[in-house]
Amino acid sequence: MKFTDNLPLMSGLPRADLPTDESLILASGSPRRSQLLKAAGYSFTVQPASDEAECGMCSRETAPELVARYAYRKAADVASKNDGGLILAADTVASCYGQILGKPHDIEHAEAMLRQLSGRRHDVFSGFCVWSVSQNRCVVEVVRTELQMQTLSEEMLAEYLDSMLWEGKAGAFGFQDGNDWLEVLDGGSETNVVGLPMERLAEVFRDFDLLATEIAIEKDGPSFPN
Ligand SMILES: Cc1cn([C@H]2C[C@H](O)[C@@H](COP(=O)(O)OP(=O)(O)OP(=O)(O)O)O2)c(=O)[nH]c1=O
Repeated sequence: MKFTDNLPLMSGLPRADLPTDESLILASGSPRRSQLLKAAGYSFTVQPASDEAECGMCSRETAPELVARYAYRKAADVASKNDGGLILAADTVASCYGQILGKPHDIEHAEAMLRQLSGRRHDVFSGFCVWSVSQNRCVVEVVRTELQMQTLSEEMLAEYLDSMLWEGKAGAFGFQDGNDWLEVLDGGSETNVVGLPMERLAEVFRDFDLLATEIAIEKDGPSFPN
């Protein structure tokens, strides 16, 4: 099998008008998130959050809690550096039997994750945060997509690890990298697996006024909404 990092479904992605007259800033260095936004027709600039925004894992935290918190922290980091702007940040992890799988540190870590996911149902959670700097209000949401990975043969596993396409991808796999090794179950969002749930994002842009909550700024910066 040939593996290539090609995003599927690049046409017909939903797009909504932005909820404020601020320019859209993507607070993410993920090439997939940029590709998805571009494909949907959004104009935006890219300002990745600093690495410190993605730290401080809490052992009791669930996958949805973690991605919500990281998305918020990434948005807060970029918001603190801009006088205006509609900031969009996100975070994606895989989760299998309660274990959270983030980006692999090295090839051994990637192999261990792929062996864990092989032949199993699992979830991918993407949290995203839309933050209006001028209104000092934001929305944080999490979307779950359930997946089934086929049982990977030793050849497939070796070939994928060799391709290095697992680098920088949660769970050490790219939904977009293979033809049929992953199946999205129950009509879940494919763009959510790749890092940004485009369908829900358009709804949040549309309903921002109803959904957004005030950002509480404390001494040490914005506190995470419960
Ligand atoms: C599960 C899965 C994840 N991914 C990617 C999306 C994200 O880029 C990455 C998860 O890491 P994230 O920490 O969510 O994002 P990032 O480090 O790439 O970028 P930033 O923190 O600046 O926003 O995994 C895929 O490309 N395909 C997949 O199938």
